[in-house]
Amino acid sequence: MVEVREWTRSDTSRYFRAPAAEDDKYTRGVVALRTGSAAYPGAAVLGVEAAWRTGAGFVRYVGEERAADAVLARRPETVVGADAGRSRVDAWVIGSGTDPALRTDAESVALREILAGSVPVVIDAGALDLAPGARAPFLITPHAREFARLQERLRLQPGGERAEGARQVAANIGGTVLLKGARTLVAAPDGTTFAIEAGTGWLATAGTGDVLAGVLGAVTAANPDAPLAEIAAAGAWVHGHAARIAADVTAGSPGHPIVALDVAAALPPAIADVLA
Ligand SMILES: NC(=O)C1=CN([C@@H]2O[C@H](COP(=O)(O)OP(=O)(O)OC[C@H]3O[C@@H](n4cnc5c(N)ncnc54)[C@H](O)[C@@H]3O)[C@@H](O)[C@H]2O)[C@@H](O)CC1
Ligand SMILES: Nc1ncnc2c1ncn2[C@@H]1O[C@H](COP(=O)(O)OP(=O)(O)O)[C@@H](O)[C@H]1O
Repeated sequence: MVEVREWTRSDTSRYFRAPAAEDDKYTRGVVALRTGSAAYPGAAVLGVEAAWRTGAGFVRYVGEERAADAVLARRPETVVGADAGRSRVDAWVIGSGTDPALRTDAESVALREILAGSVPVVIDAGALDLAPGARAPFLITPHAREFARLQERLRLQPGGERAEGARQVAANIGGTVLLKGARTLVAAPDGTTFAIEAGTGWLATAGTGDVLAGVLGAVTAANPDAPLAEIAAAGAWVHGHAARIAADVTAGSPGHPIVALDVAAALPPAIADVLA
């Protein structure tokens, strides 16, 4: 039986701080996202919005024109352009809103270049197949079906206990695994395993995973020296807390439906709560 530690609000508070007088937009963390596609431009918007709302000082976006236009329409603060990789970047987010079957060779080359670098990478959805072999420090964020596909690719036995499966994959690929669900599990390659309870089923709605990827990019960029498993757990905790706030979940009420952008909008009060 795998030892799993429950991640708490006070654990989370170690990864958030209010900016001080000596901070500037760069010291607060620069997140670059290479996400979204013509098929899923919305995922790009959701990740960018979440990175800003988690407190990034600077957010860059690289992607197809349709997605880039949608990002700018929602967040003109974002710096858009293909040269993001040649500017300062503290964390990358790749793959959300993309389909590996539709990926061009040029896109695969660009993603592999990011994964061969030294900047930490959050690998989501359509880029998960590129995680094995990455040299950059990385964190993968599969849901149950994506996780089963990855186990098959790695010739590991799918099914079985989730925590054991997450640890096996983390050890096999040499990166941190965040396995999404009502109870999200985070496993580091050394076997350290955390659990984070979402606390509300209203979070199970399209696009909330894209929001999570943006949150994780911002927390990674702001905490350059922290272990990725702890960053992942802190990000997942704040994401779940934002969902509880957005859905008005209280001890006496199960709350109400929310959409992914509601979760992003509730990130600032969730972080204020963590800082209090
Ligand atoms: N607004 C947007 O642009 C959105 C874009 N999205 C993107 O859409 C692409 C495809 O993502 P999908 O997750 O739909 O595709 P997948 O092909 O990975 O999974 C969908 C299928 O898997 C099954 N499944 C089994 N367990 C599941 C689980 N725990 N969670 C989800 N599905 C499960 C579903 O029944 C469904 O048939 C990704 O690139 C994703 O980032 C989605 O995030 C939705 C919102
Ligand atoms: N039953 C549930 N209760 C609470 N949270 C859930 C539940 N199912 C999924 N989630 C959370 O919702 C999010 C869904 O992410 P994902 O499956 O990637 O969706 P999408 O691809 O549409 O963005 C994850 O953060 C996951 O942990």
